[in-house]
Amino acid sequence: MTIAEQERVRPEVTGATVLEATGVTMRFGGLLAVNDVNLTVREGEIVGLIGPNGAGKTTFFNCLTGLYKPTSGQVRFAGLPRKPAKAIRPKKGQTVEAVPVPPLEPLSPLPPKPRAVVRAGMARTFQNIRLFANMTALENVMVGRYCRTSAGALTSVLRGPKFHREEEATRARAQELLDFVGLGRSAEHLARNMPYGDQRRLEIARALATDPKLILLDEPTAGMNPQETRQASDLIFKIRDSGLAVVVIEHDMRFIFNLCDRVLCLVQGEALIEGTPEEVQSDPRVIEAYIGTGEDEEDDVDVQDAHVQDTTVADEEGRS
Ligand SMILES: Nc1ncnc2c1ncn2[C@@H]1O[C@H](COP(=O)(O)OP(=O)(O)OP(=O)(O)O)[C@@H](O)[C@H]1O
Repeated sequence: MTIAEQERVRPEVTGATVLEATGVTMRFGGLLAVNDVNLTVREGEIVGLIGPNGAGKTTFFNCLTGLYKPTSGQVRFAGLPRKPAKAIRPKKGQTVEAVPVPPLEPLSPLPPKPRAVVRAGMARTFQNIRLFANMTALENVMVGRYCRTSAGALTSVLRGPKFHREEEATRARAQELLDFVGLGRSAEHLARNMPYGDQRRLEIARALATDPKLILLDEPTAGMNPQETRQASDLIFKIRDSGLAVVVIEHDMRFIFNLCDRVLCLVQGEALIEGTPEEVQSDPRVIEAYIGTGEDEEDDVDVQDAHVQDTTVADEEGRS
């Protein structure tokens, strides 16, 4: 039995709030890409973000992660520090999981620097793979880890004992994360030579290397075959079980409805419905939104049939 099948009965999520978006609106000139959208994400929760093409999912994601400053509204994140370098570093002997969730702090109206957001405990992956193609898998993950190390430029140039100690710790943690995502044996493989599904998992390992409280995944299964999709689903459950909050954008409805505790459906920049997967997939407006876009019938079938099917997609389906 896969983890996906075991998790059908969703545990009640009682964790602290790690992210709160209120009235987020984003305009590009005359185009209202996101209109007054709210979202709360708790520790240990998987939240799905769905909607037809152009619904505003990525734009909303970019507002959540501080990449865009919303035209109006506010995003607050538990852990965004006023002094990024020190705020959520664990004390000696304290594991990362044991660090209490700090109070919510606004991401806006002052847009934070991306590095500050990462240090505060928010990590993301992108729709298109953005690995360092000519670096090994291990090196890619080590790069993600550097936001948690303290060696400055001078220490790195001089390569003294402190540098070597930190480098060893970084290497060990990177290997641990590769093991966690199932790529332990590929540590020395060049990223560009790895199979597509492994590259996606490597991106997740690199994001996890920043010790996030919240990880946002933008279409993590895009282009994956059915087996890779199942593995991605199991990996996301594993991440959730380690105490993180997860937000996922995905077009694969079966994947989303089997994975998530809650789903927010955006249509033309507005929140159409937010609820449990069961509530969302049975809402006729959601089905209509997909049909109404003129997207192919597969999407329609996906929404309606997702409740009777597993994340297992028929093996004959190829990569999209
Ligand atoms: N930087 C930008 N400048 C101008 N318009 C933009 C920009 N980014 C997105 N848009 C527009 O905002 C709307 C929402 O786009 P967005 O990419 O957020 O949708 P999406 O739901 O993520 O779509 P998809 O599922 O196709 O990735 C679209 O009409 C898009 O053309």
